[in-house]
Amino acid sequence: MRSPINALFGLFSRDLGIDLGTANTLVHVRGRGIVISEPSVVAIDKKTREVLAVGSEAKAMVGKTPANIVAVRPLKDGVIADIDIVEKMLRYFIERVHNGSIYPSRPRVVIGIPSGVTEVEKRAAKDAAIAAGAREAYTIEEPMAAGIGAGLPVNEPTGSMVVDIGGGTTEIAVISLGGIVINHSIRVGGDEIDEAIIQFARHECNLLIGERMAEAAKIVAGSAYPLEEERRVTLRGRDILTGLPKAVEVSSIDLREAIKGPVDEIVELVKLAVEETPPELIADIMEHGITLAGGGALLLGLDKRIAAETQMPVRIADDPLTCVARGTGKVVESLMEYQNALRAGQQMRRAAVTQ
Ligand SMILES: Nc1ncnc2c1ncn2[C@@H]1O[C@H](COP(=O)(O)OP(=O)(O)OP(=O)(O)O)[C@@H](O)[C@H]1O
Repeated sequence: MRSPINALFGLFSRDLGIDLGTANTLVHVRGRGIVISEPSVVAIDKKTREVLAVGSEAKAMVGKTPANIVAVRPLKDGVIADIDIVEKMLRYFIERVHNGSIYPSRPRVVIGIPSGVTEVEKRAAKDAAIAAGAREAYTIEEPMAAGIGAGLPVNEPTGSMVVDIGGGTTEIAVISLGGIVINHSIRVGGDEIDEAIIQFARHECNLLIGERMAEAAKIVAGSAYPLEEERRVTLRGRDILTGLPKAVEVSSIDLREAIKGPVDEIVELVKLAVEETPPELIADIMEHGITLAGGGALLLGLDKRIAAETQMPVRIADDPLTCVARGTGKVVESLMEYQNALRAGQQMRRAAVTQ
């Protein structure tokens, strides 16, 4: 039973859903939608551990700060690397959402976290949210939140498959009756694809390019399957031999070959999850299709490639970059409805995390 005080808080509190991603943190506020989307970066003073900046401001400080200031990504490769900094980051975002509010609100918070995170880290994330001002805090695994955000019937006795391709990780889950039945996670995502383009430029074009150039080229002309009209993109950087600025035009065919390694790993993991899925659930997935979420879902032709290799229909979720955040927002609005999902489906899980 909720106490009258809690019920009163509930009337005024702006409950939050938070996607605590490796690359970006998004905050969804009840009734308002996504109000914060910032890089998961915190700039701290090395000596005092004081937080100097969070999000875009902290990211902009990378490489331009005095020696005593460091910019930290508190989540790395889908795990919490520094819980103390995560707490500080959460506190900053929660306070920012409530800044200027006329009500003394202590929100309920649902946090989407990578499924590779241990029980201890989950507990730590919840404690961090409470310490940061939350009244109640829950964690939910990212692929489950992505499924809810994509509008899949996660609570029904029907199989749904979600492939969430983020910056640092790819997570695959088969969901039924509010629980995760099959779960795989690898530390391969958009960042690895960017790195493959950097290596291609270095070895095939004698060109040094930065991460941002590689990501931009991936978005314009990276692909996982032959395109109806192949594209061209100019890579700009520094000539390895002369040290001078240089531009090289490459085709989407070149880039497809360049990123084959990480893309193949993602596709193989999807195939493995399909092979492990019980036949009755596979029949449902054949009917409704595999759903792709996360920024990596936007890689051109990835849907076609997965469809060709698994012989299953594949669809890209609407606005895949915000799927997890919107899912956490839905959960915090209906905690009772998603109680199975919040229990993270531990009991129902058959396959362990791959890495
Ligand atoms: N149009 C696009 N085509 C290909 N990749 C894209 C596109 N848009 C964004 N991305 C990639 O999506 C990735 C970020 O996705 P997302 O924000 O879902 O990750 P995250 O949730 O922060 O990471 P993780 O799930 O690993 O914690 C980046 O690698 C980015 O380059």
